[in-house]
Amino acid sequence: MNDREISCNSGGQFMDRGRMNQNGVVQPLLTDLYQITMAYAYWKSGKTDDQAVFDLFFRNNPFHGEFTIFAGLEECLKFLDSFHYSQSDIDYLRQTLPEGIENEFFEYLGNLTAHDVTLYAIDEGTVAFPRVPIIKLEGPLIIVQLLETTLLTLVNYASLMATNAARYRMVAGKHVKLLEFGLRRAQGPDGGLSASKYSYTGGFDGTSNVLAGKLFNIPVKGTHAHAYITSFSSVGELKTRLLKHKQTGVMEDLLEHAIRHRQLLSHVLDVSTEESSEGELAAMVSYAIAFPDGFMALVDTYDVKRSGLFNFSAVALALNDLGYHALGIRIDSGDLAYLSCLAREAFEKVAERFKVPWFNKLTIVASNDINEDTILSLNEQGHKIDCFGIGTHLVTCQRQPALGCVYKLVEINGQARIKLSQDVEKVTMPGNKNAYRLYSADGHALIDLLQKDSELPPAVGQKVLCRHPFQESKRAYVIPSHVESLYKIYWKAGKICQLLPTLEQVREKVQISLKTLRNDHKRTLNPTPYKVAVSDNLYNFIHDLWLQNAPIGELS
Ligand SMILES: Nc1ncnc2c1ncn2[C@@H]1O[C@H](COP(=O)(O)OP(=O)(O)OP(=O)(O)O)[C@@H](O)[C@H]1O
Ligand SMILES: O=P(O)(O)OC[C@H]1O[C@H](OP(=O)(O)OP(=O)(O)O)[C@H](O)[C@@H]1O
Ligand SMILES: O=C(O)c1cccnc1
Ligand SMILES: [Mg+2]
Repeated sequence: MNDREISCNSGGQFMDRGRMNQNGVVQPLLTDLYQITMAYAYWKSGKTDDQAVFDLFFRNNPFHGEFTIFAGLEECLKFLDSFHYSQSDIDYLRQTLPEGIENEFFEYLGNLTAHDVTLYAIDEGTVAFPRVPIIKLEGPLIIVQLLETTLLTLVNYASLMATNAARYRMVAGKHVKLLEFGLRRAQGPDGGLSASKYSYTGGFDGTSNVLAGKLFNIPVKGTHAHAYITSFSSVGELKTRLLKHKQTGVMEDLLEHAIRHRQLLSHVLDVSTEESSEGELAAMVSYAIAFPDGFMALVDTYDVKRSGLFNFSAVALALNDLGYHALGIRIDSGDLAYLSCLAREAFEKVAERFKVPWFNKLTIVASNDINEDTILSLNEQGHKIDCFGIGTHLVTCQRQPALGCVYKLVEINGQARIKLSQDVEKVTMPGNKNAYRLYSADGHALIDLLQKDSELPPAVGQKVLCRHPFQESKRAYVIPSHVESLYKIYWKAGKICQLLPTLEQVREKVQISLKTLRNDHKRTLNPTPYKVAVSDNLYNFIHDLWLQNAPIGELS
């Protein structure tokens, strides 16, 4: 089952608004008022049939990085598919827009769909770069303008989140598991759901967010909270101590086994039974009885060395007596490098002393305000963590809370449009363009090239002049070994034109696409910028248009 097959669910937030299911919050009124007031003014001024081209792109990569993962496309397509103002939307607009708006405009809005729009996009999950439009829309000016804010909100956070997650994955390495624990800290419920979805896209292995698991078919995982441990203060509180032996089926007293192991472990781990917490022991025994095949315990409630590891090992050995293998521990405070090494050492000692080799392989989960830098630092120090649980800094994108995707008109009725700015970075790339990625013989992406849509695509083995869009002296000849045309038509004549990948396939695409990037573009400190260029033809076109549009000042 994937998210497209899920129908209505809790709270009615995700509703079937059309042929495809989408978060019910995503609807035509989820926009800025100015889109609708502009639509009226366009309509009044007879621009209803003007044909526009808009580019959706960002100007800077997030997190001081040199790449961005494009995500959110499927949601944009669902939005186009279901775009329609309901009667209550129209009634609301009638009350809300300034007085004097002609009735025919509301009739026009009531019949408006996105069926005349064509949407081109880069594949979801692909690495993308500044100024190369990730989505390009063609169609009647009014409708394409009306889509701006909603498309931006669907792409900006999704891409930021997928990029953040991909960066965590890069620093953690491919063998460490990464779990998203951020729902409690996310920017509201919808932010939490998007965070879970797009952190999975970016390379996380699962989420603690149960609704995200249901909606997006993401693996849901988790341990338990400190409250579970602190809810017990003595073994006397245990209402049951019995657990069925996995093989024999005979009921045995798990607490008794654990207490016996505590005595034996005392020498091995150099901890006295008196100094360890009895309440913690009781909590772990009861948790093990509830989940004998999935026993994973939080060990830092009182003291990792003097209590948590000791009690965990006793309960895990007790479970072993009854034929079960515990899974591992979670550490949620203190020096995670030191404590994870200490835990691994303790497990190795127990494995040897009690002849339980699987103890060497127990999973060590670490959490507590982890970010990219913490993981890098832990890697430098050396640690034995198998899995990071990451919440706050992942979902809030601590290092950069927004991706600055923008949506700019680049052509109207076949005439290119340019937005000038004192800040060269902000000058838009005019006209309807195509984008190509040129690869070297070793399979690495060399440069992204924008051309006018009337130009022939670059050809393999043929020299192409690639120019910096604004700095005249910066140019290079590139002989590509492979040329990738970046845009596909995803939406045309009211239909989705591509077979949409599953979330799993988009997640795989992220890793495949990242592999095409040279390591120096991906390193965390001072990465090399990836080159984005324009053809000679487009360069001259931009600069001619710039001169035509820039007013000539007068000095007096
Ligand atoms: N070895 C390490 N190297 C670098 N950073 C670490 C290391 N171990 C833990 N950290 C980070 O240091 C910070 C410690 O934060 P803080 O001082 O609030 O936690 P704590 O005191 O261990 O926890 P608590 O207050 O819940 O007992 C966390 O962000 C954690 O991820
Ligand atoms: O630290 P994060 O990356 O956000 O990961 C999620 C955190 O949420 C939980 O506890 P919570 O923070 O609610 O309480 P605690 O810090 O006091 O354990 C968990 O124990 C983690 O610490
Ligand atoms: O399952 C966990 O361990 C978990 C879930 C959410 C937040 N912190 C931890
Ligand atoms: Mg915390």
